[in-house]
Parts: sequence; structure tokens; C-alpha cells
Amino acid sequence: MAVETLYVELGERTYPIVIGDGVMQQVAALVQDAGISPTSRLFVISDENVSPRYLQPLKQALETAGYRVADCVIPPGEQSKSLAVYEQVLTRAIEAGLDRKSAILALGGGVVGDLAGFVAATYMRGIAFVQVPTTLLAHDSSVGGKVGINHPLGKNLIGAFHQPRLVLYDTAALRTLPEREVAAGFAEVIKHGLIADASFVDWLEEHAASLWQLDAERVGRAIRRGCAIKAAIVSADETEQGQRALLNLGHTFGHAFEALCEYAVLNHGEAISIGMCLAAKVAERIGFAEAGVYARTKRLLHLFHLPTDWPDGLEPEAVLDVMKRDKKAVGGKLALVLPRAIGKVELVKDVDEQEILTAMKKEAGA
Ligand SMILES: NC(=O)c1ccc[n+]([C@@H]2O[C@H](COP(=O)([O-])OP(=O)(O)OC[C@H]3O[C@@H](n4cnc5c(N)ncnc54)[C@H](O)[C@@H]3O)[C@@H](O)[C@H]2O)c1
Ligand SMILES: O=C(O)C(=O)C[C@@H](O)[C@H](O)[C@H](O)COP(=O)(O)O
Ligand SMILES: [Zn+2]
Repeated sequence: MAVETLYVELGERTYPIVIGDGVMQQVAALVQDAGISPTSRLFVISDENVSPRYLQPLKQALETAGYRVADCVIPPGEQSKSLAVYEQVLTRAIEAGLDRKSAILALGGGVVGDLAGFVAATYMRGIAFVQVPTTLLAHDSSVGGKVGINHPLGKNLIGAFHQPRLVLYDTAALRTLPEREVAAGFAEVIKHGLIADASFVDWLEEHAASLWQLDAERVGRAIRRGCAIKAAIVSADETEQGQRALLNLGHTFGHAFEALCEYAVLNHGEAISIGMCLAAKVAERIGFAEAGVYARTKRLLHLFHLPTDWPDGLEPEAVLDVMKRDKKAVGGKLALVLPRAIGKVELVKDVDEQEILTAMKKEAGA
């Protein structure tokens, strides 16, 4: 696949998303183009699964170009998006002597990206950062500048909007991704289709088998379409005053599942897969969506080996309580992103809580 560049248009803070097989080799030139000069000290944050594969070549490419590079490797998984790990990484950054001209590189999936971005947003009140995503899901998480960590009481409750200077997406890294993480990534790809592009959904259905096998040309196209949908929404509504909330399809349910499972058991893609089904179920129940949206959503998620059943052991009432801490809720009143049709969703602020609870109880078999 040739290298393709998309842009998140934010005036003076506009930044490129450079996508291609092997583009990590161009890291030094691209970081410099992003305004980060070799006089800046760099700090690469990665995790224990990613670093043995990709950290040394990245550091070497940067050091050869004259950058001084320190690193910090965190345990893999959602539980690292915590206050404790955040503090450890900050300590390491201070020890490494980062200053206001330094920059942070996030080398990994969404966990590394969200945490590293939050460190960058808060270190000395904010320094530059670069996203180097290595998962399929990170076609979503590396774009848009939502950075943050979890609290035991709720997902992403501590965070900031802090845009990267550059997203450097080397699709070669996807070849080492475990199948479960490939599926999780497709959940966000599917989400982008469900919210904004019915013909993309048709295409995903048609090519599910080869996409699942990570056919390079088609996966590249899926990533570009997902990034383009997200970039357009972020460019129009950076801080979620309106339409950016649509990117949250399935997340009010999914985030509650993740928190109640103590950020283990279900990964983010799996949680929002179940959440997108529930959103479709509620939408059909209240006559908001046209008939068939739920069945098609579920079938599509199954084509990509994603779960859609209610998570074992969770009580619908407890899930509803956690959902009320969702960032779209105001005054304890839930706002849900619901589908009207495939490729079209809306933010609905007055869904009857009883309808949501009944839909969840039916799914839970309660
Ligand atoms: N900021 C946003 O806009 C945004 C959007 C979507 C999701 N997110 C967040 O992203 C996180 C999920 O991201 P994720 O699914 O990438 O999870 P992740 O970062 O935990 O990565 C998944 C697993 O794959 C491993 N891994 C990563 N790259 C690999 C590679 N190339 N080869 C082998 N193993 C590799 C990781 O070590 C981890 O075990 C969640 O915390 C979610 O809330 C944020
Ligand atoms: O970028 C956004 O906006 C999204 O909602 C993308 C989501 O996929 C992502 O999981 C995001 O982190 C959720 O944001 P939150 O504000 O609900 O925490
Ligand atoms: Zn998400």
C-alpha cells in the first residue's frame, strides 16, 4: 500500500495522519516536519507487548537523526490507564529531564495513546506529542485528541483534549496483533460505518472474510475510511459541543461494562460491540430506528468475531447506575446515541430510563 496522508483540520493545530506499510522508518523526518526539532528530548511510552517488537528500531531511527530519546514501558492492558501508572510515568518523565520543548511519542494501542497523551497534556502544563498507533482499534484512538485515564468508578473520567502533532500509522505492525485485538479494532471500524456511511457498511459486509484475514489493501482502505470519518467530525467539533458525541455510539453501555468488570474481562472493542447492539435494540423498541437495524448490526459484528451477548454476571440496574456517570449525561439524565438507520445516528436526550432498563433486562435474560 502506498503511503496516504489525511489531515485533522484544526487551523494552526492541523496535523497529518500518515498511513502506510513501513512508514515507521520515516519517523525522524516526519517528527521534524511536525515541528519537533532534534534539540528536543523525546520520551517514548510503550507497553510490554509492543516494546520488544518496535521500540528499538523506532529509537534507533530517531537517534540516528540526532534526537536524544528516553523511554518508559508500562504493563499492557486497560488497567494501565490508571492514576497509579500515570504517576509512575510522570516520575520517569521528570527523572529523564523532559522540559517544555520535549515531546512524548505514544508507541502502542489506545491504552498507551490515551495515557501518554494525558501525560503530555499535563506535564509542565502541556508538551507536544505524537501518536504511533500499533493496533487496528487505534485508527480511532490516535485521532482526535481525547486523552485520559480511568477511575474505578468510571471510564475516561479523568482527561483532557490535547491534540497530537502527528499520527504515524505503520500498518505493518498489525501483522503481529492477536486475533482478539483484530476483532476489537473492527468494532470501531464498524462504528464509523454505522454512524456515517451506509455504503461503507455494505462494503464491510461484502469483504468481511478478507478483511478478517487482514488483506493489506482492504484493511488499509478500512483504516483510511474510519480515520477520514473521525477526522471530519473532530475538525467540525473538536471538544464535543455537538456532533462529536455521535462517535460515542455504543459507548454509554460499553464503558459501564468495562468499569463494572474492573477494566478486565472485556476489552474496549468487545464492550462497545455489545453496546452498539443494545443501542440498536433500544432504538427499535422505542420506534426510533427502522426495523432490521438491530439484526443487521448484530450480524455485521458477528462477521468480525465480536461478542454481542449481555456480559455474564452484570446486573442491568447496576449497569444503568454507572451509565449515569457517562460524560454525555447532564444532571443525572442520560443521553444516548441511537441509530435511525444503518449509517445514520442521533444523540437522544430524553430516552425513558425504563425503556433502557427493559431492553437491558431482556438481553440479560433477567
Ligand atoms: N482517545 C480516543 O479517542 C479513543 C478511541 C477509542 C478507544 N480509546 C481507548 O483505547 C483503548 C483500547 O485500545 P486498544 O484496543 O488499542 O488496546 P491496547 O492498547 O490495550 O492494545 C491491545 C493489546 O494489543 C497489544 N498490542 C498492541 N499493538 C500490538 C502489536 N502491533 N502486536 C502485538 N500486540 C500488540 C497491547 O499490548 C495490548 O495487549 C481503550 O482504553 C479505549 O478507551 C480511545
Ligand atoms: O473521539 C471520540 O469522541 C470518541 O467518542 C471515540 C470513542 O471511540 C472513544 O472510545 C472515546 O475515548 C470515548 O470518549 P468518552 O468521551 O466517552 O470517554
Ligand atoms: Zn471507543
